[in-house]
Amino acid sequence: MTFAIEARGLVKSFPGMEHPALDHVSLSVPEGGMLAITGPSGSGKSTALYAMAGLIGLEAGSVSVQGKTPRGRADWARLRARKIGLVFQDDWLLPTLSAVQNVEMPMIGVERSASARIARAQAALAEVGLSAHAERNPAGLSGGERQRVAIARALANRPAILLADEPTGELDTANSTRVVELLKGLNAAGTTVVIVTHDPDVAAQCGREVHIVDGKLEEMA
Ligand SMILES: Nc1ncnc2c1ncn2[C@@H]1O[C@H](COP(=O)(O)OP(=O)(O)OP(=O)(O)O)[C@@H](O)[C@H]1O
Repeated sequence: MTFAIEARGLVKSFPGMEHPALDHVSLSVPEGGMLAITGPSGSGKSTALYAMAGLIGLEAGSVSVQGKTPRGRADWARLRARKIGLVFQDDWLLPTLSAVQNVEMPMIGVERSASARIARAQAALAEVGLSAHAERNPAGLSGGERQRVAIARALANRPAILLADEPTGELDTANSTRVVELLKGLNAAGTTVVIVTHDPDVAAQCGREVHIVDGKLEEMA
């Protein structure tokens, strides 16, 4: 079976920590799965997610994406651009660009035609229900709207896999529900989704939950 993501024996330490941030973490996410990673603050959830996106160096272990194991930064960067969408707790939108320009950003270098980029950015904004706000700058959007623009940006290159780090962490209940519904809809349409979350209600809506404590991973029933 080919997994969307297969992490094997991941070990990562940071200076000054009593135990590794990731302590032999192995985790396979099937194509089309929806997984929540939960655990206490500082337990290693974000580190696990970043490792799955090839964003951090590891002391041991390996990560395969759709059966391929990228080697080195350039290999990972190419793979991320085409296969992986990333959403962070803070939206990291560029403040001087409009919503549609922000969504266009990851396509630069992937899609040569500017008109094709804009058309796809508009389509991604439509997918998150924000067509009407395409020309607004982030300062003119609510927190929930900004996070939906960040999700549209993550969808820009039509990734097979969406990795989201506390995507609802800064949102009120109504906006959190809307973002989770959006992620569930993307998953229902075939995207593999991995969400790091503190919120048990968000985790309960994912097909599967794993828990990390002190860098060690356990499967939840
Ligand atoms: N770049 C870094 N330099 C030093 N220590 C780090 C770094 N990144 C993470 N850590 C440490 O590694 C541990 C795991 O961090 P991580 O961000 O993965 O936890 P988390 O479970 O996502 O926490 P939270 O829920 O608070 O976001 C923490 O003790 C954190 O302080």
